[in-house]
Amino acid sequence: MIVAVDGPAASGKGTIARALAAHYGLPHLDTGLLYRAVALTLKRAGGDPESEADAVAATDFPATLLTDPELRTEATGALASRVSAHGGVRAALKARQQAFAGQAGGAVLDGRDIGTVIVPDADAKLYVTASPQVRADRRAREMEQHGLAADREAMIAEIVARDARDMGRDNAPLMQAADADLLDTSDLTIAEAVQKAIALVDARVERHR
Ligand SMILES: Nc1ncnc2c1ncn2[C@@H]1O[C@H](COP(=O)(O)OP(=O)(O)OP(=O)(O)O)[C@@H](O)[C@H]1O
Ligand SMILES: Nc1ccn([C@@H]2O[C@H](COP(=O)(O)O)[C@@H](O)[C@H]2O)c(=O)n1
Repeated sequence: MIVAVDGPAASGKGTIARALAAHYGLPHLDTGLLYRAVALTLKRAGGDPESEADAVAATDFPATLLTDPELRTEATGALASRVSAHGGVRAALKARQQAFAGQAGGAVLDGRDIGTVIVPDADAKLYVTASPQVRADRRAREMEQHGLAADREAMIAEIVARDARDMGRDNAPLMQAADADLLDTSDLTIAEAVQKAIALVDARVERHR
């Protein structure tokens, strides 16, 4: 079974995707990490994020980079959102994601274009969202837990700007696939969101039987 989980930043899609993978015994790929790795490689090489050639050159990163803690910073996420707008970058990362999705038994992938571009024939698709205020709050709490100061107003502005870039780009913009189930987690605890996600996937698979 292939499950596609898409949605905006800090909506909870990674948390849900990991829980679905554990529940169904499937491998999980956080595809945002790939775009973050491109961003970090480009930054360390002194490249220009607006240059498609520089960004495409940065797609040739070593697998070991995927565990670098700098991938998880807000700055890397924001830079990832700029390099991911280049069609050449998306094309370079596509085969890797599709190979992961195509492994025997299936997989759970989360990102921005999993249900629309990477695996349009996925067995189940979720579009996970939450209000910008809730997402900024979650991000701020996450930072505080890591001992970092968090400015909630700045966080909301960053989330709104990231949404606009990810939803407004020409190449594979973030959008809900026509056949994806919407899951708004604004008023849900993690346990409630996971429970709903499992129910939606089960119902979708049951309908396909
Ligand atoms: N329903 C929820 N209620 C409260 N906190 C949540 C909920 N879902 C996720 N979180 C928390 O919000 C933060 C962001 O969640 P998560 O990393 O899953 O989002 P994401 O959409 O994968 O983010 P990104 O794509 O930007 O990496 C985490 O600290 C997570 O524990
Ligand atoms: N399938 C994807 C996944 C991510 N992106 C871009 O990367 C940025 C960082 O992603 P996170 O999920 O780690 O926050 C994101 O803002 C997108 O621009 C993408 O384009 N496609």
